[in-house]
Amino acid sequence: MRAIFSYTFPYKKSASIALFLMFIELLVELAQPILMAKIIDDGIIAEDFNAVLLWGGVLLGLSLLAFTAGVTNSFFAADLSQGVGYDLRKDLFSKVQKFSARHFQNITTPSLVTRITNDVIQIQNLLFMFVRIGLRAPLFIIFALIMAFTIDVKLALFLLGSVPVFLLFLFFLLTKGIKWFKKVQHKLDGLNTIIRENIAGIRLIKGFNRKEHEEERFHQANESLVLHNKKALWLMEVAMPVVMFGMNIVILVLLFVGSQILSNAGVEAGELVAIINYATRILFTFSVFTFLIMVISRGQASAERIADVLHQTTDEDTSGKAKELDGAVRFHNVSLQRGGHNVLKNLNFHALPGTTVGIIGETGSGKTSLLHLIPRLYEKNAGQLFLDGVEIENLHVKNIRKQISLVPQEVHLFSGTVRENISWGKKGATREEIEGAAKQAQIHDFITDLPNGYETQIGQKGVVFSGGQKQRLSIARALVREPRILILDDSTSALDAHTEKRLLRTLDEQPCTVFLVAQKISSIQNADLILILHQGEIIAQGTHDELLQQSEYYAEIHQSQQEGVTS
Ligand SMILES: Nc1ncnc2c1ncn2[C@@H]1O[C@H](COP(=O)(O)OP(=O)(O)OP(=O)(O)O)[C@@H](O)[C@H]1O
Repeated sequence: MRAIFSYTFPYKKSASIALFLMFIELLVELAQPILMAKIIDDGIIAEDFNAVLLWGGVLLGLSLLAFTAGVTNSFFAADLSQGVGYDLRKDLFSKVQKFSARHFQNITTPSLVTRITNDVIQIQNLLFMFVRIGLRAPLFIIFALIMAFTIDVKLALFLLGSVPVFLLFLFFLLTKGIKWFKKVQHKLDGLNTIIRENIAGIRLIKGFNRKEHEEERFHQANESLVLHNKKALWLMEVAMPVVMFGMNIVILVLLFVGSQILSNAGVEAGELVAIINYATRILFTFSVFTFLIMVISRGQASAERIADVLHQTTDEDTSGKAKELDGAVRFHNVSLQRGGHNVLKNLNFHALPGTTVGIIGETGSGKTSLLHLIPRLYEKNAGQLFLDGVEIENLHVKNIRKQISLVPQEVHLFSGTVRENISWGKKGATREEIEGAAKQAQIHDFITDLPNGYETQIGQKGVVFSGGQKQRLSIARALVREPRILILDDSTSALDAHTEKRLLRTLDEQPCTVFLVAQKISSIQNADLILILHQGEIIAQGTHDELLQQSEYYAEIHQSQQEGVTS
């Protein structure tokens, strides 16, 4: 909660005004029983109509003042809570942008979405309620007790005695509430995961006729969320009648004791009414507390989940040397572990600037993992990785990523136009640069044939691209940056042989080091260096001709693929 509290600092003006206004409301609330006592004792009992008018007028005026203060307080409370919400979302979003694979293993994507949206809303509610009534409730109890003591010590002592019992009960509610609402937020994550998976895989679900299965999965997650929510709310709902019951007992005792004192001529009737009034209000404040406890428990649970994201250390935080790369990449005994498994073991190779490195290997052999080490999307566990002879840890992450273009295995296009999608690779790219990159990626002709050319909208509201078209568009996006290192993770798999050949020829002319993962040997046979990966190890490396001579494994794949072509 402390981390979240610091977010209120920029809004301290709004918070102070809101608290000041809340204080006015509190003072009026405290004065009301005294004024009522005046009306009864000095007005009604003394039969002085002018006193009734005077104190009644004061009561009305103060009530109007409290009303105005309340309305204005809401305005500033909203400014504070909305402002903090905006800043939290901004910082959470920016933090997530710096996340690497290990972070997404700790906190899942749907959970991150819930934290940036729903959890922030819980904090906003908490802050709003805090400056509206949160502080007013405990202050009212303290001041009302003081006022009660000024009226009659004996009766006030009865009232004071009941306070710790209520406080203990509220503390119990708070600890239970935090626990339960954390579970509720966790269940919300689970539901979001299923919704996300279903929307993304809707075609697969239809194709496999798994609609009922998915509906059942959703139903179970939905039911579990409702159940946990009900449990948490039930705890709060039970609290209210318990507090009301306790409150009525205390009032009964006060009335009984008060009537005894009154009959013994200890206090005036107005004073007894005033003290009962304070008691009723104090105890009513306790029932408000049960509602506040719900908001606080939820807010505390959400604050912990938000702080968990904000406190993650990211590699972007580390400093390092900025360097203009030539594109030399050297792996020296590099190993990588993922989920406790050795995914890459003792990799050694050297790629010279401007050369092409082809990578081949069966599925799961570690090709993607190797590629992700170069822009530091994964962090190696052992060995050394050099870019232009400098250990990667000594280079500035952001700076080197600017010079590396990665086309991932799963192509991702953003909503927007074709032009926007290509220029996404380079801020402020000119028309010539965008079209030049599209030509190199062999997609320019296809784009110009579209009704709106480069201004064509992509996605649900526009043209839906085929797998091969998407791959070429994302290669254009990578090329527009004029990278020093270009990484293509199986990015030509959906292209026809003719287009792939033309694309590979263009890539060969690029003045950068190219890493090219492929399934077909024909896609990489012209590479300057070919790496064969098998179960996380480089089992052979060299040029196509060298490997044909030296690696039985390579020769076998070559042979089988040749047969596939000729048969
Ligand atoms: N987050 C992870 N946690 C644990 N193991 C992982 C994780 N990601 C990948 N792996 C494992 O690492 C190994 C290498 O995966 P990688 O994606 O690098 O292989 P690949 O050669 O690119 O496979 P493909 O050709 O199918 O894309 C696999 O055995 C995979 O199960």
